[in-house]
Amino acid sequence: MTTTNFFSKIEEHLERKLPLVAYRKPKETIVNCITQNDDQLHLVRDFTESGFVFAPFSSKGEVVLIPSGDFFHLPDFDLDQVVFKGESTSTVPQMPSVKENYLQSVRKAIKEIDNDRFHKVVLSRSIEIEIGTSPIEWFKRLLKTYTNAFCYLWYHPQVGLWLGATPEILLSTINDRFTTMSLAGTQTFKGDLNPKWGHKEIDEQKLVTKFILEALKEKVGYLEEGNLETIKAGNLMHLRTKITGKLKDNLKEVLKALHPTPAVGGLPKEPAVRFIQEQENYNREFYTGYLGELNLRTSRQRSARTNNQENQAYRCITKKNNLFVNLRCMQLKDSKALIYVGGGITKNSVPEREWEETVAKSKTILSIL
Ligand SMILES: C=C(O[C@H]1C=CC=C(C(=O)O)[C@@H]1O)C(=O)O
Repeated sequence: MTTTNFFSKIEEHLERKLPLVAYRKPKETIVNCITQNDDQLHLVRDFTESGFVFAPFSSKGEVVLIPSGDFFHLPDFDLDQVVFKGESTSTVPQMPSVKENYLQSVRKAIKEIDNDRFHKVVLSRSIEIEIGTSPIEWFKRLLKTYTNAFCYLWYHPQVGLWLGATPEILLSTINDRFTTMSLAGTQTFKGDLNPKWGHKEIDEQKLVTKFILEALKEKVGYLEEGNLETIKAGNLMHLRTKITGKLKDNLKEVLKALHPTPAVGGLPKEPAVRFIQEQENYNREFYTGYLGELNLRTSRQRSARTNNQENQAYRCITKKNNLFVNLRCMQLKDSKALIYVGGGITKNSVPEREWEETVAKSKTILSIL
């Protein structure tokens, strides 16, 4: 399929108001697309379904599925075709009350942490800008700018139109082997790929790692904690620990234990999520939810030598999940973009710095508009 045909097919589908998802996995060149030919809302019941899932932040919300039926892909998207200087032309309206409200919520969160209500909470906000609609152009720009991220464009007429470029894996599996990660702690990239980290960021990320290990230890076959690394995501740097292990055929249970991790909710989970609902003056919907490939099967022809040295072919079926946390994303509503940004608050947080962190995070999306 040519690039022109691939994107025309997506455009035509959007014009007909039919569900679709187009996405590219981190460090890959293949851009995938799954389409649905009616506007039915498919929901995930027990995570044995196959397709592309879109789950909200609230663990009580419905998880939407685009079933894996109509699948096509662009094998090698040529990024040079996207003519884009990487400079934003859109501006965010500056309203002092927005900043003051955020600072007040952060101060309140620190007070609750001092009172032992929870240890960490992730506070967020949404930024609304008037931009018109060119979702396919923005998707191409995400693909060009964030080659290490999971980039997507997702649409369902009953849910909305979302785009994003997330650096965070929630759960990735190949048969019974899984990888997840603890990603937290943020600073802007200033040219050094190995910058110094403060106590606040180190402690914040440690809390996430500890939570994941605790949440999974009784539910999986074995569990291994990787090294603490610094990673670059767009103009930002984060701390990351990879965690690997073996599933026991219990995907639903594992996802329930993980989501929302303290990288997007807080710790302990319940009081932190309650505080988020009390404090944030908007509904996160699918921001800080998760999305990606669910139970996709790939089959490969392999040759095997039998006892009498005869070459025989057999098929090798692999089952994969590739689920990502929905960060650095926006929702398009009419001619408006709603950009979502947040950050982890701990006892060592400095409110002004937390605000700056959300401003820096907003640039991931703002830079492509
Ligand atoms: C909640 C967000 O980021 C999370 C993921 C990485 C680092 C984070 C932090 O440093 O606070 C957040 O936990 C967001 O980008 O909106």
